[in-house]
Amino acid sequence: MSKRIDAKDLNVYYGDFLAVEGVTMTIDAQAVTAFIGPSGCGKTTFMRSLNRMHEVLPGARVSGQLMLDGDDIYDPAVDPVTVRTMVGMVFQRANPFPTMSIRENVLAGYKLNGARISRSEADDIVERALRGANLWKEVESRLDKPGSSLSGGQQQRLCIARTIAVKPDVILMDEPCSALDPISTLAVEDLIAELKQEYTVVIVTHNMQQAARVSDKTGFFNIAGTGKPGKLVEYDDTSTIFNNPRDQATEDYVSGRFG
Ligand SMILES: Nc1ncnc2c1ncn2[C@@H]1O[C@H](COP(=O)(O)OP(=O)(O)OP(=O)(O)O)[C@@H](O)[C@H]1O
Repeated sequence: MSKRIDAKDLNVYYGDFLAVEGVTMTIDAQAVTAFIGPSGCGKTTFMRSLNRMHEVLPGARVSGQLMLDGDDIYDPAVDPVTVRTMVGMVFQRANPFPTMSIRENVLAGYKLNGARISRSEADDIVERALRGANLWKEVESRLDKPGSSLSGGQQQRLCIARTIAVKPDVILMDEPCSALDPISTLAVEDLIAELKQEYTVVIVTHNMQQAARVSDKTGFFNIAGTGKPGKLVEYDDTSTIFNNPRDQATEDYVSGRFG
């Protein structure tokens, strides 16, 4: 099920360093939201706060509020591991477990959660997740081969299959195509368009054309200078951000004048 995210005045810290300041935004369900902005403006940091991955670093913390369909994911009673199941993440470099087969990779989330499932349930999960990641046809005859035997683009779709296997509500993608060739990039972009039917998708990208192609809404982050916190400068429909932004800095960034 796809869920909405509401951030209210969210600050994200590394120890004493305030990396991202005062983000208030609603990320829509069943939509793709892109985060863009120059290097170091806090896109990845903010994204990692959305599934409580940020706090795994020593001293890293957040203040403010973050709600998933109205439930506070930073409530002390909430288990961060549960949050990370509901809000899955796909990384810049495809990271299948190298010693595991394709099938085992898809099921890795279940294994980590300690779930006991029958062989036929596992078969269903594997097929559903690989179909959902547009990879089934390419791998159905070699599910027992290592995940590392796939091409880079296939490995990234395998990581997406691993993420959707546990039925998350939200999928976070941190520059998921930056290590891929143009054909594999297209396959992942097509997949993103399909994923939004069922999931809330958030993507960090440096590629303006990609943000324009795949996202419904775009948030532009910026920093005033080194050592200053990143801020959400403008957030709107993607067409508005690219064609008619309010802020001069957004206009300069999307037109390639800085960053
Ligand atoms: N582990 C860390 N410890 C301390 N500071 C960090 C850490 N990771 C990132 N930062 C700092 O937080 C700020 C935001 O970094 P972040 O990686 O989120 O930016 P970004 O917009 O995603 O950049 P890029 O586009 O280059 O990936 C930067 O000043 C960065 O140096």
